[in-house]
Formats: sequence, C-alpha cells, structure tokens
Amino acid sequence: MARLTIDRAQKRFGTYTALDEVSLAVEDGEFVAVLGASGCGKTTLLRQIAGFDKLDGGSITIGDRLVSSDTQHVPPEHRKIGIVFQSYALWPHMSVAENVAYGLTVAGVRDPERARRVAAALDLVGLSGFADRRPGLLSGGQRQRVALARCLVTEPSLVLLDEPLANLDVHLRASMEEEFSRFHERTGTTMVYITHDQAEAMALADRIAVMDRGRLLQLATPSMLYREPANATVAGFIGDGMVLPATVLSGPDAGRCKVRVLGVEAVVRCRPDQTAGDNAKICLRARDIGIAAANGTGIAAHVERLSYQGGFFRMEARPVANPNMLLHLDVPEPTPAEPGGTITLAISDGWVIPAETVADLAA
Ligand SMILES: Nc1ncnc2c1ncn2[C@@H]1O[C@H](COP(=O)(O)OP(=O)(O)OP(=O)(O)O)[C@@H](O)[C@H]1O
Repeated sequence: MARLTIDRAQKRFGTYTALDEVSLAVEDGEFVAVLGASGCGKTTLLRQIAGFDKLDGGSITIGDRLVSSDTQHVPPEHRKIGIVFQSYALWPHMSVAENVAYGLTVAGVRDPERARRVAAALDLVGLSGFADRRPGLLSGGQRQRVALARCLVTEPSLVLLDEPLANLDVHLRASMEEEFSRFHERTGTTMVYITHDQAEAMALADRIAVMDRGRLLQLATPSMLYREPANATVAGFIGDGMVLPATVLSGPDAGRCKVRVLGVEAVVRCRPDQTAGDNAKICLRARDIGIAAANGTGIAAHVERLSYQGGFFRMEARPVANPNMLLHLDVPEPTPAEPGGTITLAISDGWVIPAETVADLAA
C-alpha cells in the first residue's frame, strides 16, 4: 500500500492542455474517486499515474519513489500498480485461474506459491468455484471480478480502476459497488477510481477529486462536496445544485450569513471568512426550498412541471420576478399546486459559494 502524490502535473496534446497543474495527494489506504464529465482529463490523469505517458511538467510519487518527472520516467511494469479496465481485458483462451495467474507467471512466480496466491485472490472476489471456466462463460460482473482478482494477485501498492462498472447493468453495478467497498475494507489497498457517475463516486469514495477541463476543482469528502462546493461549477455538477446570484447582507454568525436572493432574505451556511457584499453566488439544493407558510412572505413562482419520483414529486418552478431562472424542489402528494398555477416558495438553507480564487483542496 502506498501514498500517491501528484504535484502540478501538466499534460499537453499539441496546443491543448489536457492536465493543467493538477495536484492531488491520496493517502495510504485511501479510496479516491476522480469524477468529471467526458473529456475533463480523467483518463489522461490515470495514464500518467500508470506511466503509459510522459508528463510535460510536474511530478508523480508513489510511496517514497519518484516515478514521473522531467528527469525520471519509471515504466508501467515497474510501478507496482494494478489496473482494472472497463473492458475487463481478459484472455478469452485462458481459464479464469490462468488469467489470474498471468501476472505472476510473467514475474517468474512458480507453483505452489503461484497456485496458492491465485486461489486466495479468487476467494477474495468470491469466485473460488470458477477457476476452470473460460471468461466467455461468465457474466459481466463475474468477469469484472476476475479482472479484480488478476490485478490483486500481484499485490500492487496502488490500484487504478478506469470506469470498471460502465459496462454493467444498473442492478449489477449496485452489487459490484458493494463488492469494491468490501474489497477495499478487507485489503486496505490505496485505490484511485475513475468515473463520470457521481452516485458511484459518492457511494464508494473516501474523497472525490472533481475535474473540469484539465483542472482539479475540489478534493473533498462526498458530504463536503455536497454541502460546501468550492465553486459554481462543482455546485452545479454535484447533486443537481442551483447556483443563484445573491447579496451577502451580513457576515458570518455561527457559520451562517444573511443573504438576499430572488428578492427575499434568507439565512444560509457560509465560510468563516465570508465578507458582506454584492456579486455573491449561493448554491441551493432541492431540499433547501419549500412551500412558504400560509400568509408568509416568499418567492412567487409559476409551476412549470411536476414529475413523480415515487412518494413525492419533483416540482420545477420559475420565479415571477426572475422568469429566466428555473428552481426545483420536492413536494409531497397531493401536490400543493399544478403546472400553470402559482405558488410561494421559501428558502430554508443553502451555501454561499466562496469567491472563485484557487480551488479549495481542503477536505
Ligand atoms: N492522445 C491524444 N491526443 C490528442 N488529444 C487527446 C489525446 N488523449 C486525450 N486527448 C484529449 O484530452 C482531453 C481529455 O481526454 P480524457 O480521455 O483524459 O478525458 P476523460 O475525462 O477520460 O473522458 P471520457 O470520460 O470520455 O473517457 C480530451 O479533450 C481528449 O480529446
């Protein structure tokens, strides 16, 4: 197991900067998900960690060993890294046991040591009874478990997972998520998990690194990302956040600021160093907006759409005074208004997004 330190990693393809000064420290035994939309640079980052490409600037250290820098490039096979790909990449003509044994055979490990380690790895992923099967006769989830066993058997110091569940159906994904979690708990292996699926990242990771256009925007626990997004991009990307212009009326008191938003005053969470002033932005979640009390003041809005979510409705509504904005909130059955009707909304919570400076990397 090893700590992974990426320091100001740069990667360019021609004039395009795919990695722009990415710095990231993954603790020994930690499970970090790298999350971002397609094209944000996740795979490029993984390829630098694995050593498939050379960096244009910065450095990567695994444990105490500098593996990538201007002057150093340790080849992939000498980095003690295990990789699990979306495509499984199993040999179709070999049995499950032979596939798992492959890395050991290449490394010169012989029986009975090799057979013992293969059996232990298959046991770890719950596939002991499948040693003699060909991969073609396994389900997608079982194939991914073989790929995991094959990666583990070499006792890597770091495991990289590149969208490993992307080819599986929804039900299998959920059970494989549990499998990865249990596996991480049992082995304590340092893991970096690439995904564009935030539910998957939230369910699995100790911390999530959110990337956008080659930059790391925030590295934080799932709950911190949700509660305290560092900037408007993270706020909008994670948890369907609504980002609204606001004025901070008074500075923090017990972690909360008074703000004016959509013409009403509200008390929301903020950083201890938040200052009063115009041009602020706040992030609201669906749960931060509710129906105002009868005769209470609030935000008059036209109901545009209702969609049933099972037990409640997701309502979309446009403020009468700001019709270019679309708010969403969850309302119980029976719904308090129908599409075309008007409703008064109240804000119960929210987060003042810190002024955009450097990405806040504090967890
Ligand atoms: N070898 C290459 N040559 C030129 N451009 C590249 C190369 N590899 C990646 N890119 C570009 O770098 C950017 C980041 O690509 P990358 O594959 O890292 O994104 P990603 O976040 O993994 O996306 P996805 O989720 O779709 O796999 C993209 O704009 C891509 O087109």
